[in-house]
Amino acid sequence: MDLMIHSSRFLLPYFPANNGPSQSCALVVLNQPIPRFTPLLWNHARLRVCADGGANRLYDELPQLFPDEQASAIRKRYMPDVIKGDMDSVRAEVLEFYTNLGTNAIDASHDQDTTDLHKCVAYIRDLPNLENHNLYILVAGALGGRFDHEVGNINVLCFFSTTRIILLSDDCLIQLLPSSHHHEIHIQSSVEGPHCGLIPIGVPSRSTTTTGLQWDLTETEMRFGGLISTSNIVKGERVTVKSDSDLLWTISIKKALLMR
Ligand SMILES: Nc1ncnc2c1ncn2[C@@H]1O[C@H](COP(=O)(O)OP(=O)(O)OP(=O)(O)O)[C@@H](O)[C@H]1O
Ligand SMILES: Cc1ncc(C[n+]2csc(CCO)c2C)c(N)n1
Repeated sequence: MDLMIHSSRFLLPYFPANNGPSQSCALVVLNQPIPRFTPLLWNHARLRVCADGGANRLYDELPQLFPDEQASAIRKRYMPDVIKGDMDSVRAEVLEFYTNLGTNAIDASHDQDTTDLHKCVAYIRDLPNLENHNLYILVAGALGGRFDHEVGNINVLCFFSTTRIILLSDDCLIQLLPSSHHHEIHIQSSVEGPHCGLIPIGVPSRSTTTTGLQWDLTETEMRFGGLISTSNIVKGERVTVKSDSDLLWTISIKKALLMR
């Protein structure tokens, strides 16, 4: 079985060069309080997309992260490439501001069966120019807030299970570890951990085996209503996971993380 390697290097202020294949990063900003490190993610991303009301957050909250600079200058510097969604939350003045700067606004209000995040991920995945093979999508503001939205955001991980998508809040990140691969997670201990969790999603796991955790699993069964691995702790720089079913990996983000 193939190995998939994961690393939260996008949380590091200086993205160290590696010798692996080049990766392309897209950022989606949701309609939730903007995580304090959003400027860092922004700089890593080659494409920046706001999901509907996410554009209001960018417009209203990003200037607050730069109190010494003029709000209008910050808004121009952090102009999204695309605003996509059903457009019932983005304010008219915000939409006008960004479209005047050159942002592409895509109204997908005809589809009331998928969320704005789903629409944005589908758009990014179908773009011809991003190196889709090595694409990863960072989602800012995906956790905290309304529980139906949070679950909808997690469902997007499951729907697009072959695309690397990382849900982020100020406090933690979540990503899917598909059962089609074995996983090696390189822990960036300056910015993440030690608290972590491994959670079966969709169906129980009959057998999960890990290394690198304080409470490792050894061909262990996990199911809701039985054992799931929450409040676990990463012990070193490397965690490995093998499972017969898809799992969510979550790890805490350190408060001391620099914002840009
Ligand atoms: N409270 C929240 N918690 C988590 N994610 C959220 C929350 N609010 C919005 N989002 C995310 O941001 C996206 C855009 O939000 P927006 O408010 O524009 O959506 P919406 O479709 O108008 O939501 P709704 O009509 O259900 O309130 C959503 O698709 C969702 O992914
Ligand atoms: C069974 C079912 N439940 C809820 C919705 C509502 N819904 C889900 S996604 C979405 C768009 C939000 O921007 C809306 C309105 C539906 N269509 N089908």
